[in-house]
Amino acid sequence: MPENQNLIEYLRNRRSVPPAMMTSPGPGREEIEALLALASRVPDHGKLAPWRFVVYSRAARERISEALVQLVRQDRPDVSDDAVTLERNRLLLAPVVIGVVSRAAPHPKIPEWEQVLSAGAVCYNLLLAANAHGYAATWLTQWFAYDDRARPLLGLQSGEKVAGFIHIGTMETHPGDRGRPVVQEITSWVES
Ligand SMILES: Cc1cc2nc3c(=O)[nH]c(=O)nc-3n(C[C@H](O)[C@H](O)[C@H](O)COP(=O)(O)O)c2cc1C
Repeated sequence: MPENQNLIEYLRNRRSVPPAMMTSPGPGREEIEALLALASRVPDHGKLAPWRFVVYSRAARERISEALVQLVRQDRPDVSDDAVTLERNRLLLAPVVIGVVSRAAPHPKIPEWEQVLSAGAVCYNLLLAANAHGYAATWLTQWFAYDDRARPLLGLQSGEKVAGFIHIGTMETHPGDRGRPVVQEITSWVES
């Protein structure tokens, strides 16, 4: 494979953009399908494809958000209006939100852990695919990914888990960089 300086530069500078720093447009249906085709080209031990996508339309996200707000009100009857607004907007700030769902399950040969890792690779690859198409993207889960009451709202089936919600749109504000680990501090060289 030839050296690719553009790709190196991209990897050196890539950055997630929080949904609050995004605006329209996001990708349309055809482009989303192209992004998902790119995203699904990940290492996958046993070729199980132990993951799937859920694309939430704006209308679906409005419906889900209202139901999530009801859960918040149930848990925190004295919740402030500002907090409700924040909850209501969690899935509505980005033009496009795609759920990556892990279907990892016990398998005679392929450890479940490796299936989970493959779902993580899909999430990251979807970020890269969105960037390659010129969009900003970020990988979030948020509390409702782990709330059993939210599972049916999000379209999860028994045994499935949210690997991430990938929020995609057009960058409005650049978030600047964030601290990065010092590679030397987290690397051991086993020499003999
Ligand atoms: C599995 C996973 C779940 C995440 N969930 C959240 C979240 O719920 N809320 C949040 O603020 N950040 C969350 N993040 C972190 C954001 O993706 C974060 O902004 C990102 O790590 C920025 O890094 P980058 O600029 O290198 O892409 C999550 C990250 C991962 C890997």
